[in-house]
Amino acid sequence: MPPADASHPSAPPCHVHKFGGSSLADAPLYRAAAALVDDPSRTRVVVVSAMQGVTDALIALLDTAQRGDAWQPAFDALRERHLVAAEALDPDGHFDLRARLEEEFATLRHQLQAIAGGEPDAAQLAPGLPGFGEVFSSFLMHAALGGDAASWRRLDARDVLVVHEGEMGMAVDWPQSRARLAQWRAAQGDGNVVITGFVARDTHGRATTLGRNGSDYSAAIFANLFDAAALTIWTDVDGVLSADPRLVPEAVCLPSMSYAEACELAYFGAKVLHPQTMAPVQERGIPLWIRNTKRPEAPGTLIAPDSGRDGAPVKGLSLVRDLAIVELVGNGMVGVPGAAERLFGALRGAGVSVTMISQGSSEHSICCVLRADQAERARDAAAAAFADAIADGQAQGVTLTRDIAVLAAVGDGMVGTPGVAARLLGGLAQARVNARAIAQGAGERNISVAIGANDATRALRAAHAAFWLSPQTLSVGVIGPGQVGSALLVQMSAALPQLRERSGLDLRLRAIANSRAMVLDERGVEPVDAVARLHGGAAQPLDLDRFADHVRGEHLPHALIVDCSASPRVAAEYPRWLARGIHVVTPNKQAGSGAWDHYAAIQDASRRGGGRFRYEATVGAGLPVMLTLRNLLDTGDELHGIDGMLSGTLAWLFNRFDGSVPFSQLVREAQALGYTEPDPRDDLSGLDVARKLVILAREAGRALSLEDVDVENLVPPALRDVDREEFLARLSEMDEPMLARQRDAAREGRSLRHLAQLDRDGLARVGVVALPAEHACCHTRLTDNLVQFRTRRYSDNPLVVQGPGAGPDVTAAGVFGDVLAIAQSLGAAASWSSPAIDVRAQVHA
Ligand SMILES: NC(=O)C1=CN([C@@H]2O[C@H](COP(=O)(O)OP(=O)(O)OC[C@H]3O[C@@H](n4cnc5c(N)ncnc54)[C@H](OP(=O)(O)O)[C@@H]3O)[C@@H](O)[C@H]2O)C=CC1
Ligand SMILES: N[C@@H](CC=O)C(=O)O
Repeated sequence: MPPADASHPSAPPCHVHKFGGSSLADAPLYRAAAALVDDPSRTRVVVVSAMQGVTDALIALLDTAQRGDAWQPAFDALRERHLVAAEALDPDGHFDLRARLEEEFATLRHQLQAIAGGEPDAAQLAPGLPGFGEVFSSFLMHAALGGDAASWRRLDARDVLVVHEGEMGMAVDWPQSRARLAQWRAAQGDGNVVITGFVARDTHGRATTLGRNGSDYSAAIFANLFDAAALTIWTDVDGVLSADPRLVPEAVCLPSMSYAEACELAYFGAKVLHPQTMAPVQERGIPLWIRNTKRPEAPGTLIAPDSGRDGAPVKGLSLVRDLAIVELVGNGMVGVPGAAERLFGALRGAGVSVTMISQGSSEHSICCVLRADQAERARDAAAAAFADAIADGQAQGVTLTRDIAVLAAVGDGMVGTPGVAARLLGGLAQARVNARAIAQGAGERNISVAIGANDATRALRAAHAAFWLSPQTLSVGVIGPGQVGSALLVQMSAALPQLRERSGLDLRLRAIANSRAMVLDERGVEPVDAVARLHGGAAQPLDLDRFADHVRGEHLPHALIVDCSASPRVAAEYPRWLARGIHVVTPNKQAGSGAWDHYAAIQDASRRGGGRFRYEATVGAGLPVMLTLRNLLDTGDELHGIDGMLSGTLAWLFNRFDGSVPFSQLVREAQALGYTEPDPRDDLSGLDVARKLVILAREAGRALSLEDVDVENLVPPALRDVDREEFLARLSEMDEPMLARQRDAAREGRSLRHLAQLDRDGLARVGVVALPAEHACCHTRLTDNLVQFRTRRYSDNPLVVQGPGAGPDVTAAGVFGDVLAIAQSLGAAASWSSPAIDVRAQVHA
């Protein structure tokens, strides 16, 4: 490119704005666009595309005319559409807009007639014909901006811009174009200008266009020719996104990127500017903004010489699909000069373009990734080129692997930053995506990974999560927003913002379910709204498979289900979830104390699938009972026995029960306070405590099952098999026997307490005991659990864990603690992370 033209040294630097067709669909949008450039402090140049859909309509018109079919109806519709816009923009005819458009439409009509009639030289009109839309559009925009009276002039780019066909598309004849523009400016004087995008004139003086998306290219060319201070391309998205938002809901708008990054991403299929468009602004270092006409308040993306090191190594991710791998394998190629030349010469000869190349230092094979529709041609050309070597056994042959995609990570910050490839490939590994071939040039700005086409979306999402999300981002589903579940949601709502800010823990509640319904929300459910949403229109019938699929997702690094039900049906799903890598946290005792096979399946699935299973709250609610036991055992201690009070409900009942109020009334109170199990008979029968004892025993490595526990059942036989409602209605039938028991104990100066015991030989029993007043269990309060661990180290004096052992808040805190323990174990954030770590999905306007 030649140096800048100095014909207007004194002209103030101007700002070039370009509006695409989606920003110019009708008259109101022209007005809105005009308002966006209303900055009298600067000289402005506005480059316009055609109204939305007009270029396609013109191409169709041209086709129709070339075929000799009736083109007039479509022509009339196009004319009418523009005249309607003209009427709205120039109702009083101040700008003579209608007449000017009619003049242009008359020219278009003549050209179509000539083409349809097969007139001599008519073929020369075809290349320029699709550019009429920009010509019409420039008149409309000129009027919207206030026309000549507001010192706006209109420039038809065909009068100044000269281009010719180059190897990479239309190339600008810079000296001619610069000279013509200088002439035009000398005649018109400096000021604001509206310019037709897309159109130009070829070196023979014929109207032509710059090819698809040529308006962006026009804008960049005029930014260069005007030596602009800035170029803004106004479009219908917020800017350049980190990945395709249709595939990655978490995609974020990038605040800035370098020209090189934008070019790399464009090459790999991201919807940013074509590399050809970048060249004219890059050559002069003109900052280029991508902004959204529909959300002008959004800052947009700045593409500039240096994107500014914001600490993020990767700026964007891109996918190229419909590819194949052709691989040449040959032991005899090792160290032989010219093998690569022969292969790529053959591909060139076959007209095949190579997307990615990978060769290991062993030189044993050369792997090329290329377009699927060229794959067979490429394979045959390579096989032919190496036919002799294959026949001699020096080369083993050429293989073709179809259904390939390439994922590319791009960023200037990758240069010299260790660990980028590790994070990319680690993300893919976590999503179980196999990398077929990998390429990174010494420029270090791009790492490309060839993967199976079926894995493409999963790979893109996993890679995006690896770079843009905290490694401690969890997709969370909560089942059972009852007493405990609701308390958990309240606690999450209060704690999540802080956790996110201070520790990078990003827990996203994305699914909620009760026994009948579920809500699955890609964007997340506000914890405080969760219960209400289960009763709203978005709720759907419960389906645990779909629930798990949704929570697992693919675009968030980790998934976790919190089961706050007491349901065996839900607990039965744990092995499948854990095997899929979904972590499970629960206060539900069904799994920990259920059939041994199920318990073993859970441990096995967790080991194989990587999902972690935590159930601290099943024993002692929020107390660190399991944690204490695990610590004792992990540090080499040996468990001799466990005893104490393991039921908050029964502790509370016997703390309160002195015969002054009926036992049944206290049970109802305990239920209302959220201490009891959903069916209080689970507490009164001793089953709940037996479950806890089994859970503890198993944690200590003993294969105890519920049948092995000697359990005293306080529920009268007549109430054991009735349904829950009837049991609650007949609860007072417990009063008399319980009062008699209380009086017997009191007569001996004793108090009733519910105790659990697991001894050294594995004997386990659960039941009510009358204890002397000095016994430690008689000095507890409210729902206190008291758990005594007798171990080799704590043999004379047991280690005691004591405190409230029931209630929604303390239980939810225990559950939440487990969730955080898992989140914290998922790895701290790397020293660098992408700037969008706190930004939720940004939406396409
Ligand atoms: N309360 C406490 O102090 C402690 C409780 N726990 C345990 O916490 C769990 C919850 O107790 P709590 O909150 O009191 O119980 P609740 O009865 O108040 O809540 C249970 C929740 O689970 C849901 N649910 C039941 N069955 C299913 C199913 N098949 N599928 C999906 N959801 C289901 C219920 O939905 P719906 O409303 O539709 O029935 C409800 O939302 C229990 O396992 C309990 O043992 C553990 C330690 C202490
Ligand atoms: N109902 C249970 C709740 C905790 O597991 C109890 O009372 O202990």
